[in-house]
Amino acid sequence: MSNKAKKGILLVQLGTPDSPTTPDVKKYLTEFLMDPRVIDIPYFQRTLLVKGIIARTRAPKSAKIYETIWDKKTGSPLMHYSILQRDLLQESLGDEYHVELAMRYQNPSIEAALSKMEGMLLESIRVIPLFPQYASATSGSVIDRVMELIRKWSYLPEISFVSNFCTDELMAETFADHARKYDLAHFDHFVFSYHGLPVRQLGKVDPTGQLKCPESGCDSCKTNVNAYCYVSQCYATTRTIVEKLGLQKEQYSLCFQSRLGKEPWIQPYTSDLLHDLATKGYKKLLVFSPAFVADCIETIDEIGVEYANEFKNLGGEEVCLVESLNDDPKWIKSLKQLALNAKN
Ligand SMILES: C=CC1=C(C)c2cc3[nH]c(cc4nc(cc5[nH]c(cc1n2)c(C)c5CCC(=O)O)C(CCC(=O)O)=C4C)c(C)c3C=C
Ligand SMILES: [Fe+2]
Ligand SMILES: [Fe+2]
Repeated sequence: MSNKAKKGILLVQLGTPDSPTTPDVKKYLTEFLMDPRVIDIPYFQRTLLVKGIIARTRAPKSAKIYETIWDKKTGSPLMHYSILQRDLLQESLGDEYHVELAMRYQNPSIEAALSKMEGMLLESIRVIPLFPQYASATSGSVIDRVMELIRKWSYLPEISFVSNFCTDELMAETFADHARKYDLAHFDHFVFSYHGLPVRQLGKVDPTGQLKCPESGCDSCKTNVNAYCYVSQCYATTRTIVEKLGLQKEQYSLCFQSRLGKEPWIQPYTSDLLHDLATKGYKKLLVFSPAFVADCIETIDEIGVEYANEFKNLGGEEVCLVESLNDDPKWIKSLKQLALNAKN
């Protein structure tokens, strides 16, 4: 056995309830939505909103949906694919590395994963938040939590963080490969539906206050002003994928799903875009969901069931969902490059 210290890789996904029951979903939603980076309003107002309204009203509804996507053997799809990603990455990196998986909310917690890693006297730790595009509510929150815990360690290994991988070539190729499993000529439009965010959170990532999204060129290029803008990174991911598929500008649209609450979120909303496309007579849509690296409630149910039904009720015929990256070997290769900090 080698005495050499291993290098640590910490994969962090968002999190999922422990079970599809109302109490577990409520626990998950409360921890998630009480994060000040997710609902960025003062503590007292956030507590009223989350504990008083959202957790109580949303938990039973969400639990019913989780029940429909929960696999009897493997449980939550997000957890299932995250575990596979961890195991396949470990296999690919070999013995010199130790790969841990944590969830930002619920289990396995970042605290438990880091406590295991602390005992291993690792040479270095590289943290990979599993979100292709940076948002303070996701990657920002993961990095924040890891720093909060690690700063208490007596010894501090070399630590690095992946901020985003929105233009990663292998990631984009994997989405393109999954789209090609369908006959692309069958569809009359291609939709790129990203998880939404409250508009208020966009400008906050530029401390100079220059970022006015989307006027700062966020839909066409990445600049030093919009480098951390979630919208700009969503457009960058879309450009990387459509280039691989040879799609022209008029063949595809970008939109944002999952709005929660009453304040304005990033537009266009997926629901509005689907109305628009149906009104214009489009019938068959292929939908990508590249804010996620694994299928989850937001892809399987929100796109695959909710939006698909909505589009059909408006006169559309078909909504097909491009499978997420899941356990595709090309995506694992991309994860390996992120772990090794190697560009493709
Ligand atoms: C204020 C609310 C929310 C913000 C901001 C938000 C940002 C955000 N979330 C993801 C990724 C995922 N979100 C998931 C589920 C989910 N998200 C919210 C709310 C906000 N997300 C809720 C209430 C839920 C729970 C589901 C529900 O009740 O409908 C998931 C899936 C979890 C699963 O178990 O399958 C992911 C993944 C991103 C990338 C993002 C900002 C860019
Ligand atoms: Fe979310
Ligand atoms: Fe922007």
